[in-house]
Amino acid sequence: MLKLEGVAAGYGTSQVLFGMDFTIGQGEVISLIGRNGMGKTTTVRTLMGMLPARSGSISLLGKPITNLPPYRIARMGVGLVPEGRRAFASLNVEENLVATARLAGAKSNPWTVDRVYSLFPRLQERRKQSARTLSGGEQQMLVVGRALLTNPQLLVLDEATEGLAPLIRQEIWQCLRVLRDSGLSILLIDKNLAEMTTLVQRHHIVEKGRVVWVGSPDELNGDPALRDRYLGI
Ligand SMILES: Nc1ncnc2c1ncn2[C@@H]1O[C@H](COP(=O)(O)OP(=O)(O)OP(=O)(O)O)[C@@H](O)[C@H]1O
Repeated sequence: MLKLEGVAAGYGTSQVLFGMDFTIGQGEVISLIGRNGMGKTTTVRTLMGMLPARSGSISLLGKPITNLPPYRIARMGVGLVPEGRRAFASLNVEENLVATARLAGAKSNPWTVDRVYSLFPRLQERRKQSARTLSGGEQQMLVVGRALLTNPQLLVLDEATEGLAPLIRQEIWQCLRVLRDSGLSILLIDKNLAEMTTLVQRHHIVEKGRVVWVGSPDELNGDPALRDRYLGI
């Protein structure tokens, strides 16, 4: 589904990624975890075409996407829920959803606004409300719904639950489980390891711009020294 090989990238003279390598199989949910500033968001920006890869290669469903413009990568099937909630504040809920909706060719059971409402009933209740009046959790549901309406093959969530109350986080996790069970591939960047345990197949620890450890949530849970060394917990 997605493959990064030896990807290097950075900002100006500062290099941040030093050979990022990982793959996501069809229908898999994987994570990038690690301390702040290790290059997780930079990896997302590079794979989305928002930051140039200086070397290495990225492919999606077997096709090279390295350094394609972001709109083409999005159209090829990558839906992004970026860091920081970015709903269109001046639009209401339904307008936000309709703004990015795109019918997915021959895909069976494509995402529609109604299907998003059945995943997030609160959004339906608030459909005429302007996005700026929503709670943080509702805004995040809106941004996830918007990404789904691009009918992605791969959903990328960068700190989607950051700053949300535990109960709302649980709701988002539950929705991600539903999406996983529907066969969607998901790349998660998050800090809530305990909550990711039943969602993620493989964790990837990122340290100084590369993946230094890959393993299952159980392996990570059973290795306090590893968590202490790379995650500081
Ligand atoms: N726009 C930018 N210009 C210059 N340097 C940047 C920029 N964005 C990020 N960096 C630097 O790149 C490094 C990696 O940042 P990145 O955001 O990828 O880390 P991260 O692992 O996602 O951590 P966090 O959880 O803090 O977002 C950091 O040292 C950061 O200061």
